[in-house]
Amino acid sequence: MDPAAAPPFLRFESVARQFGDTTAVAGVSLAIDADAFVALVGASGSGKSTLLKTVNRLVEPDAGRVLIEGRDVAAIAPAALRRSIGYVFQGVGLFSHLRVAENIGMVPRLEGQRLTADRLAELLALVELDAGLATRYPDALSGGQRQRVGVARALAGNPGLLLMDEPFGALDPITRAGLGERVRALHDELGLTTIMVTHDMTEALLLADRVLVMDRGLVVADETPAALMRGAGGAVAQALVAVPRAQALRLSDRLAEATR
Ligand SMILES: Nc1ncnc2c1ncn2[C@@H]1O[C@H](COP(=O)(O)OP(=O)(O)OP(=O)(O)O)[C@@H](O)[C@H]1O
Repeated sequence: MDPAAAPPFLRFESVARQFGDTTAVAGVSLAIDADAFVALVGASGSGKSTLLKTVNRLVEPDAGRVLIEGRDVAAIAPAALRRSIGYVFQGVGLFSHLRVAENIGMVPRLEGQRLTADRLAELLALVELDAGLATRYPDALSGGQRQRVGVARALAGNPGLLLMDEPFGALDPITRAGLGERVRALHDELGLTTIMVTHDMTEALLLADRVLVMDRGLVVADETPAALMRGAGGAVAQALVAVPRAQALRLSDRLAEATR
């Protein structure tokens, strides 16, 4: 490697984590460039969430390290690290006793800053939420609206890195597709680096630039969506691609029939 080259935006170096007898992550090394949108897919229990959480230190590795712009996250205080990284997860974790505006303002408040009305309006607009919802409590929102508030909250601190753990898992398909596209557009508009854990290979193929497939704690495929569609990545990856591929072919046949 050219010693003068800048380090990759994010680097995992032989990251491993055990829980009792379970090996959740078995030694993962990879580099992620700034501006990449990476999907992390794989069967339940393959280690996706554990690997993601080593980035913001919700999980500490037993071995290896995670570097952001060359800096070991273990050397950054967890609270400061988490304020600098957007994190969205299934179920959102909004505070039910706080209004939408206060929930979104949590991160700036931890920094000793107030969320201005202009910034609140901007964040709500980014996630395409009506400004009138700002004074509502989370219980008075739909699941999709709550998830949008979660995204707005994750973006409130102006993070460069956005971590998403099954962010759309509990949503109906139409809301899910719409929010996925919005997040991809936000990623591009704001110049984010995004890592999204998802069970859904279709979502990964449609939204990401790069798809990492995990199996039993290891990354077993690292491919672009186009390469996966062409058959790359090995057996585990192709087993995950088989379902959306077959559906796409059937749908295109149906479309051809319908328009014949
Ligand atoms: N805090 C924990 N304590 C004990 N075991 C854990 C803990 N967190 C994860 N594990 C175990 O580690 C393995 C990997 O879990 P992880 O949540 O990373 O997988 P995943 O691929 O994200 O799964 P899912 O898609 O179901 O969320 C699983 O066997 C899980 O039970």
